[in-house]
Amino acid sequence: MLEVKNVYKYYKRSGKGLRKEKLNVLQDVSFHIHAGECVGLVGESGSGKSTLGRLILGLEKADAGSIRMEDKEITTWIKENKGQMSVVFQDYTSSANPYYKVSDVISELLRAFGTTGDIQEQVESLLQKVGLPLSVANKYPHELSGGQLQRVCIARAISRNPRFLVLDEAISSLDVSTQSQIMELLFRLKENDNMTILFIAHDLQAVSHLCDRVLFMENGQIVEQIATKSLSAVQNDYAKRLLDSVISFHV
Ligand SMILES: Nc1ncnc2c1ncn2[C@@H]1O[C@H](COP(=O)(O)OP(=O)(O)OP(=O)(O)O)[C@@H](O)[C@H]1O
Repeated sequence: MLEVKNVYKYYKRSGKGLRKEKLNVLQDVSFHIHAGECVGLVGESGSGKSTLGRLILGLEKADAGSIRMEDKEITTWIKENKGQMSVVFQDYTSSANPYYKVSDVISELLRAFGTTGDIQEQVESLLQKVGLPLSVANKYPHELSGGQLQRVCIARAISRNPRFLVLDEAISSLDVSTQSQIMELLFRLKENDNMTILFIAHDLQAVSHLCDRVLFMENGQIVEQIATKSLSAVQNDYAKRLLDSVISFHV
């Protein structure tokens, strides 16, 4: 479904004096994601995960290489498949308009894309799907807990039944028990709705719970790709270190 091939991305940042330095954020990144697959992208902070996510979402352009979805250049695919790709970011507080009621937040995309049918009914069914009581529909974002608000953001992201969902650190700001509830929700979406998911996270344990395959990113490069069930057989030293840190933490 998604094919990322030899992608490079750099930014310019202030160097010594007035000179700008080139910061190579992504270097020769290649991988694919099959339809219905859930792929985790893990790596230390600053390794380039979110940058790659933004390129896939068409929010920024790669400096070299290609990103194609169903054999079309990604921005063309996004234009031709409006609402079929969706994203949930880490920062749920700034993702929801504070002046909107929850029902308006959830129905934002439905209204923007001129969805027909009873919007109220669709909001209720989305609330049910993400495990929230119907009573939250009339509340404002600040009246909800972090976990509830992230569910609202997920409900909005899935409102148009996207085929491809990017979750960028979507559970990182939540406490452990809320994280596991959201993980269960994502697991259900993956199993029942057959969504194709790119799950960007620090948390290798969450990734191994949800994803079929894991990509390890170090300094802008994919250093290892492996099926989750074979995680213990990773070869790359960086991937081993990330894996060891999880195992030793939980021993
Ligand atoms: N718009 C930008 N301009 C300049 N540098 C940037 C920009 N966006 C990201 N960077 C730099 O690119 C590098 C990779 O950042 P990115 O956010 O993609 O990493 P990450 O792996 O997602 O990190 P984290 O897990 O902390 O979110 C970092 O050094 C960051 O400072």
